[in-house]
Amino acid sequence: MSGSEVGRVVLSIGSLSKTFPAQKALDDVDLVLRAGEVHCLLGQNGSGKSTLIKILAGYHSADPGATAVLNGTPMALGKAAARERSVAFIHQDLGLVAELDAVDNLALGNRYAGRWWLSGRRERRAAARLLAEFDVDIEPGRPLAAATPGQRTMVAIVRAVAATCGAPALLVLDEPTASLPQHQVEQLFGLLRKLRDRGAAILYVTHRLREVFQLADRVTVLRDGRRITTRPVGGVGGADELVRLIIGRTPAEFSPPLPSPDSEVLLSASGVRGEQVADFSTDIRAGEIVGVTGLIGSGYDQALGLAFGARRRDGGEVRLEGRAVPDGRPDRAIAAGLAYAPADRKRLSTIPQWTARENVTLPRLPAAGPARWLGGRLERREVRPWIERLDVVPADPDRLLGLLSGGNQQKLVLARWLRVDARVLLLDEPTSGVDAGAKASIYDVLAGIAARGRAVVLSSSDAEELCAVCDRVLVMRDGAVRAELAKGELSVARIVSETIRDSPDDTQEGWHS
Ligand SMILES: Nc1ncnc2c1ncn2[C@@H]1O[C@H](COP(=O)(O)OP(=O)(O)OP(=O)(O)O)[C@@H](O)[C@H]1O
Repeated sequence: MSGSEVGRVVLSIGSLSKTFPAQKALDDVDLVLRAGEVHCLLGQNGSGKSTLIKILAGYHSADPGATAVLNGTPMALGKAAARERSVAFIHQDLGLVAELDAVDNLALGNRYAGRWWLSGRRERRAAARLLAEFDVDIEPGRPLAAATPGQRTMVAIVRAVAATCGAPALLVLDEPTASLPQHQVEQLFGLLRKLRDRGAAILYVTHRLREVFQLADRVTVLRDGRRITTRPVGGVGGADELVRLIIGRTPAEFSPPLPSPDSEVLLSASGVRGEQVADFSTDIRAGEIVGVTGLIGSGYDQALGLAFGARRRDGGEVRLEGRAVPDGRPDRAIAAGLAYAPADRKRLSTIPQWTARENVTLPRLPAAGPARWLGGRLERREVRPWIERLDVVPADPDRLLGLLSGGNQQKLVLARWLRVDARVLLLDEPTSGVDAGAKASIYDVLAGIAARGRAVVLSSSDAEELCAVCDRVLVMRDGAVRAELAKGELSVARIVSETIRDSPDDTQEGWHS
């Protein structure tokens, strides 16, 4: 890109507001995106980021009065950008087909977009050229099911770029790294930098503040639907200042838990196997917070579900305080004092048509009797402190869960399991999609649980999180625990290197559903 183009205004939005029936999600927001910049859009859960993107994508309409100019031409917000061939969106659901290879996935949606997609052979050549051009190291003819999550994200980006005939003016990404391990994040950043250097404006939504300093040129912070600031990353003092800008106050200090004493074993897993797990064996002691990590395909994201009995075990034994936890009987596991929150909380365990309070208090429903409305006042009293503690927006226990932002739904379903007083709490990716302020509160709650002599085991792909919160971390490779890092040995670099060590081939990782 020629120097003169850098900084050219690609998209300028003015006076953007969005009012939902009971909620103003965006309030008079201005935003200017320039050629050759990665622009991070930051804000707490519910601050309006997705709404802004959905308006750009044409999914929602804006309130009257908003203006938008794309590449010098005025456009109607809410419809036109979606059809603009120069704008590309990467949503969290990448919209790829696992059974098809990279070439066919690239062709999906592009087949009729440009003449060069018309013949099969030329399609293949064009696809291979595109993948090579963006350094996406993937075998074009293999089903994407065999690719890593990072490779799949990159295929989705290349596909979106192809739809703009290879030169997007604007690329919009909604939390693309939410489920990527660290080294694949680096590869993705390489691709994004390449697009930026070619002159694309990149609007990037993330809750991972480290990424802001690694990747962004400028940041815009939304709070309660209003734009709080837009500034160059160099003008932000550091992560602490960014958190202050995002949550509007200094976050409560999170003090890491004390190293666990040599206490009694609460949970003991030996030889647990099933799905991609060949041998999950560990002892978890009272007062501990233990992390489990690895690459997708290593089994780290299935181990806790198997231990709990939510996934079918092929063998092995789990004991809670000496008593066997039977396979496939979540009811017995819960009764014994084990609780488990799966990663895909929204899909697996929420009822969107029920209120926030009903979703949080769900595990106690049978005791409350069949008429769930009877418990309303009690439920509100119980749920309110959690709403405050985890900064759920809007702070209304009677709001239907399905109308809350994704992150706020996550917080509430997590609250459900934090509030049941389990002896051992098993959590898959507890803070995925959760904003920085609430993350600190969740860590605090976990530390409190451990301090009461309970234990927490969490699986996470976020090495920073593991360092911040865990007493020790188990690293899984090829279906078994291959390394155990004690508190003093925990660092992002160490976790990443243990995670990828001896990994036979990146492409062996399975499809992440
Ligand atoms: N369809 C809807 N109806 C009513 N309210 C909505 C709707 N969609 C979003 N909201 C509300 O608008 C506000 C902004 O939500 P939005 O999804 O934009 O937040 P976000 O910043 O993307 O949050 P997250 O980080 O959790 O994804 C929230 O308070 C949410 O409850």
